[in-house]
Amino acid sequence: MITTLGLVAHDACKPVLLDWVGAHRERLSALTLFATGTTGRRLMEAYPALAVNALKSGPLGGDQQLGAMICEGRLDALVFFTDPMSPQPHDVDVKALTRLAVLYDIPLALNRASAEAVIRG
Ligand SMILES: O=C(CO)COP(=O)(O)O
Repeated sequence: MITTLGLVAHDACKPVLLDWVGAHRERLSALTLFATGTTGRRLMEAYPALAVNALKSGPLGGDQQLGAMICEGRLDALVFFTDPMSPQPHDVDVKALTRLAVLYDIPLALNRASAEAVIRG
């Protein structure tokens, strides 16, 4: 059962994540939400009623903070809309985060279609 969810999007994908969260905000409001810094701030601006715990910005360690939560069994699932078209300066952090999600076998949604499957599941 998913009670704690991580939300992350690269800049080009933030509009898609905002839209997805908006479409599911009632369901998501029942979960404890963690997000990397800029993603979290954008979500809270768009949906002030939604409680989002914003960590550091991804390139400044936020991805690693989420990875640590996964290792510690404190994150049940991760929605991470990665940008397949742009290189990321912190690509090693991105890879480390997705690797830990795979290693610890938590649901990992890298695009909207898979996020739909996670939220419906
Ligand atoms: O870069 C990110 C994930 O790798 C996202 O970080 P922000 O939410 O701070 O933009």
